[in-house]
Amino acid sequence: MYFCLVKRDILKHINSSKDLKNLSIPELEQLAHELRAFIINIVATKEGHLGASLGVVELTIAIHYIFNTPKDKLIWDVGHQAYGHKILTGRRDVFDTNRRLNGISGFPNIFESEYDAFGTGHSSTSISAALGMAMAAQIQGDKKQQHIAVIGDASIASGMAFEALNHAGVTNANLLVILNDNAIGIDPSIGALKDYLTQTKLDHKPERDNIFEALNFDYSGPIDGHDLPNLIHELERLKNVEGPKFLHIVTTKGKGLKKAEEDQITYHAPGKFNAQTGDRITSKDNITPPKYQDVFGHTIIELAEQNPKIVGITPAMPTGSSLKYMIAQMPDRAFDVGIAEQHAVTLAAGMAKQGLVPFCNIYSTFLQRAYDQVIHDVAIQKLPVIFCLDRAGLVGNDGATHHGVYDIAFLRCIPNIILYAPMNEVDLRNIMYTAQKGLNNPIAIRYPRGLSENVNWKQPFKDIEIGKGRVLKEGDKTAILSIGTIGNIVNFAIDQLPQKEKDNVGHYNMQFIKPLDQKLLHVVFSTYNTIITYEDGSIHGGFGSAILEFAAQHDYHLKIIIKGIPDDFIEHGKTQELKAIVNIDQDSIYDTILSTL
Ligand SMILES: Cc1ncc(C[n+]2csc(CCOP(=O)(O)OP(=O)(O)O)c2C)c(N)n1
Ligand SMILES: CC(=O)[C@@H](O)[C@H](O)COP(=O)(O)O
Ligand SMILES: [Mg+2]
Repeated sequence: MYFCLVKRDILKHINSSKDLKNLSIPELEQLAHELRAFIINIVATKEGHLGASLGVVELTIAIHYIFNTPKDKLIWDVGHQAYGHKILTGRRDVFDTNRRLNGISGFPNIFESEYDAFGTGHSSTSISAALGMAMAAQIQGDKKQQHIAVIGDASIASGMAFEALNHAGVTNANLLVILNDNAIGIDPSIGALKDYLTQTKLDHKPERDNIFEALNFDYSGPIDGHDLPNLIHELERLKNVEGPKFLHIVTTKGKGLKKAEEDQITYHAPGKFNAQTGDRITSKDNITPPKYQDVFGHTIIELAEQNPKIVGITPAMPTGSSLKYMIAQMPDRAFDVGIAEQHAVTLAAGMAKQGLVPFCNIYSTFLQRAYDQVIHDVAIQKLPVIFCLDRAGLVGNDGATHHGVYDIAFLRCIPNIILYAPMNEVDLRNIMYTAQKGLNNPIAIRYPRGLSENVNWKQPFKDIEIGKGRVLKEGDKTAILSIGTIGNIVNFAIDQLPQKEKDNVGHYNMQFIKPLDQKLLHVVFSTYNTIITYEDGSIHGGFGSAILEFAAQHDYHLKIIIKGIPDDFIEHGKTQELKAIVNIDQDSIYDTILSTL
């Protein structure tokens, strides 16, 4: 339980970082109590990321107290820990709109506040961005401006962060990197760097050379990141040190809420909970279909028990992808490689080259970071890596940085790749089964966040014929070509149509974006007047574009309506709300179909 020793309402008087400057140390400590309580109370009912923000309450206060934000530039890596920063910098009164439609973003956003120096959401970008700003300040003749990157222990282990440290160390840029070391990402941090950091914390003075000093940083720490006076003292000192500096602080993720400290994985983003006890409020629904991630997580084990060549890979998302079950059951064949999407893809390529059957599970949005590896290491060599792209489509409250709406467009143009979208959990299982039996190509299987369609998901495996679409319903006027789970919404919309109109509508689940079922498409294009394509990905370059290309190639002149995500970044909100905004919800689909009849 969190005990708030409220003596005075300090937080309600803080509207910008300037309001902190005249507070005494005891008042700042009191503010830390209030800020923690505020975050807990709001996230308990409105949901969002919790543990990370609770862990940096003291750091947030200390930075805004010592530095001259927003003139000095503060960048939060990932940005899921920036709730305290938002609350102290003018967004306290709207914080209850966090991650909601038309509300503030759950991540720093330069369009939201001048205090958000750089937008984040994907990890490990902060050091590069802060270094870029520091170098810009030098070129522009500003010697005073400070640049601070706050990065977690999991995020600093990523390639991009190392690239930035490597560069920063040979500059004299005015850069402060603060490593917030809580020994956990979403799941426990992994890797040799984690071992090094642990050793550093145990020894205080490691026998080995200090890695960050070796990279030319002025290193200090490790210090207790919850000791506010000491933090303030150290930041004050570092403010006057020139060149690249590195401060290593040690914190506890979830600090101040007992349950969140004890179960840091769950309380990374716990959903609704009781603000006093920390107990999660879970719905008591009877039986629901499984989440797609769990269908993946259980099916890979089932398949791996039969096929010893199968291995599983996740870049830092064992819980989110549900690969955690295989990691627990088959630790020699399932690997969390840390926040390292590029490495994950090429690791899978290496394994495939030597005859293993790697399932490389990456959220659609995070695969963006490994695009070259998909082309250069996998596709050109035609290596049969099985990509399982979770969180494809609109993901909801994480918003623009996290929607998985580009994978169809960016994968479809790569030669050799097979691109498949299951309409339900049975399809997902069957395509996993088909793929592990041995395809001569890489395959990407894209499926959404959240629940699947049917309770009875564990059907016997069946082969799926590669490149074959499915006729769900025949008609004669308007044909709907859908891809993936949006086909289920199309089915509901068709069911609502008056019988006469319903008879005119055909519906085809194309299954494969690549290769397209050309035979089926010729039948469709010869039968109907109008075609509507539905996908939960970008219209530009997506599945509908593939259908347009087919029509142009074969000189068909039908009316073709393309529905999907428009050429705009879609913000945060409930997935259902966002679908309605882009006209791919059931009502919009109904209206569109009716308008063509
Ligand atoms: C490129 C990328 N991969 C994966 C993620 C998902 N993700 C969000 S937070 C997080 C863990 C971050 O851990 P750490 O940097 O230690 O920060 P902490 O949560 O401990 O504050 C991960 C893996 C991401 N945001 N970006
Ligand atoms: C901040 C971040 O990138 C993750 O915490 C992400 O929000 C996880 O998304 P899911 O909730 O879909 O696993
Ligand atoms: Mg961490």
